[in-house]
Amino acid sequence: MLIAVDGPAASGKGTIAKRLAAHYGLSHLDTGLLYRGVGQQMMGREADANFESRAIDVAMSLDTGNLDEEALSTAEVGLAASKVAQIPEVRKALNRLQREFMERDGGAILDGRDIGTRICPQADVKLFITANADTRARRRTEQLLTRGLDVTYDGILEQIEKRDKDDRENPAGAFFQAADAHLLDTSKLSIEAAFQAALDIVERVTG
Ligand SMILES: Nc1ncnc2c1ncn2[C@@H]1O[C@H](COP(=O)(O)OP(=O)(O)OP(=O)(O)O)[C@@H](O)[C@H]1O
Ligand SMILES: Nc1ccn([C@@H]2O[C@H](COP(=O)(O)O)[C@@H](O)[C@H]2O)c(=O)n1
Repeated sequence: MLIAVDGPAASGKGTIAKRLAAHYGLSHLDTGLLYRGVGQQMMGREADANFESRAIDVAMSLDTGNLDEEALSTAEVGLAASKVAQIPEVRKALNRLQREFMERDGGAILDGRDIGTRICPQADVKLFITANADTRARRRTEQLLTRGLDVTYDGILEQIEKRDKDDRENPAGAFFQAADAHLLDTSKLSIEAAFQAALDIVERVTG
């Protein structure tokens, strides 16, 4: 079974994708981590004349077995990821990695921005997870504070809104909900309720 999970920053798509993967025994790829991996290596190089070609080289040689989820989870790395995500050749290199992952075990769950539309249009089930910006900023702030990072709600909200805008206007291809994706707004749902709602959709579609 192939499941595509898309949605904006901190909407809860990764949490749902991980839970669904555990439930169905499927492998899971957080595709945002790939962009974060490239973005992190390009931080501080924004003024370089060869920024794009260097980012492409980083994407083409990215070691996916060595991505440190915790180190990559900061808001600054998120912004750096959105920047490199605008380079078509970076997307091409990372798309190849995502397709290889998807085809490896014959079934998988991928979460990101363009899974249901471009990476895995043939998915058996497509979910589009959303939540309002205030809820997303509150959740992300709490998540990062728990990890001991020095963040504020206002700073995180600003970064989430900037990332939403950059992603919406991405010149390498705007992100949108696939026409056949099932929309799930988690703003008023607990993690457990959101997972159950996602599971119900998957069961209904595949059952
Ligand atoms: N329904 C929910 N209720 C409360 N907290 C939630 C809910 N869903 C997710 N969270 C929490 O919100 C934070 C962000 O969730 P998650 O990492 O799943 O989002 P995401 O969409 O994958 O984010 P990103 O793509 O930016 O990495 C986490 O701390 C997670 O535990
Ligand atoms: N399929 C994807 C996934 C992510 N991006 C870009 O990476 C940024 C970080 O993603 P998170 O899911 O970890 O928040 C995101 O803002 C996108 O710019 C992408 O382009 N395609």
